[in-house]
Amino acid sequence: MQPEQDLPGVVVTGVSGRMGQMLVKLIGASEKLRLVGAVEREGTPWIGRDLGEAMGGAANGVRVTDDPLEAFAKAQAVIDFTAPAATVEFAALAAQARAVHVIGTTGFEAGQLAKLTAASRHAVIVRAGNMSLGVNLLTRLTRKVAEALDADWDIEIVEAHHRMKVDAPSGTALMLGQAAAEGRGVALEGHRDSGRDGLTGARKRGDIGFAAIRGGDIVGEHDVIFAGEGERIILRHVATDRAIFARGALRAALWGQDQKPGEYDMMDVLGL
Ligand SMILES: NC(=O)c1ccc[n+]([C@@H]2O[C@H](COP(=O)([O-])OP(=O)(O)OC[C@H]3O[C@@H](n4cnc5c(N)ncnc54)[C@H](O)[C@@H]3O)[C@@H](O)[C@H]2O)c1
Ligand SMILES: O=C(O)C1=N[C@H](C(=O)O)CCC1
Repeated sequence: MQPEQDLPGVVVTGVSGRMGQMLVKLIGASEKLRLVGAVEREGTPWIGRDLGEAMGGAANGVRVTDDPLEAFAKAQAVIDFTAPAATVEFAALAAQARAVHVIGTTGFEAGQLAKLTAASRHAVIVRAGNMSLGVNLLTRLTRKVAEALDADWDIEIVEAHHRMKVDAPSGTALMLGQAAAEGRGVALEGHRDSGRDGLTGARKRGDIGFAAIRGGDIVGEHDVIFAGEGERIILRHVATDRAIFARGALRAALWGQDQKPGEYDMMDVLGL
């Protein structure tokens, strides 16, 4: 086992969030990574507090800061599940610090994605709308099934998440839609149909549909439906514990230590 001070140091951003707290717990139990910093939004109640105490346990010596530049300077990896604008800012700072930037944040616009690509010229970025092994396997399966079927089979992606989720379709649904489009040999942008409401007219052949359910504490559920004449194939993933996403992110932070600058995803990390 490596002495603790030699393990790659990780900074968690959005540390008081649902994913931030899950990441801190898993890093605390890890023998391969150590927590060296915790970042939150300016003005939030945890700033300046000991992180362990803020989480309701014993002090762990990591003070929560709203200064990402200072925190990233000590890090070999930044694990970031926050919000699109924050992640774009963190990407430039992580690249400056030459830290691997693991991005779980979803809901980016095209211009924001271009800025992440620019940052990846100088540092390793691993980004995925879903970091779990199960969803990444489902993505592969979706592509394979879409390859095998023609446009007589309508593809619909139905996702369900907790009431606090702010973006739709989910990052996972978009990953699955992208895989379905690739399997069919088309661009998702020309075939995406989300948010049906009112007198929509009949379904357009070849479209890939998206529907979003929001409620309660649902961790994340995704169905990819291939609806044909007289039969239906449904590929499904159900998440019951956010630890699946955090485990993937830790794996990506370690994997990224040996990579050249560039943009990667969980398929690269998992070798799928
Ligand atoms: N890729 C995946 O596997 C995966 C899994 C779960 C969630 N997510 C995504 O991760 C993101 C966060 O999800 P969550 O459920 O933890 O949300 P959350 O709202 O519980 O947590 C987000 C945290 O980020 C903080 N934050 C926002 N702006 C910040 C800034 N400028 N600086 C520092 N901190 C900032 C917020 O204060 C909050 O504490 C969402 O985009 C969600 O879709 C991705
Ligand atoms: O809770 C969330 O928010 C989740 N976001 C990701 C997405 O948008 O797909 C992954 C699942 C949980």
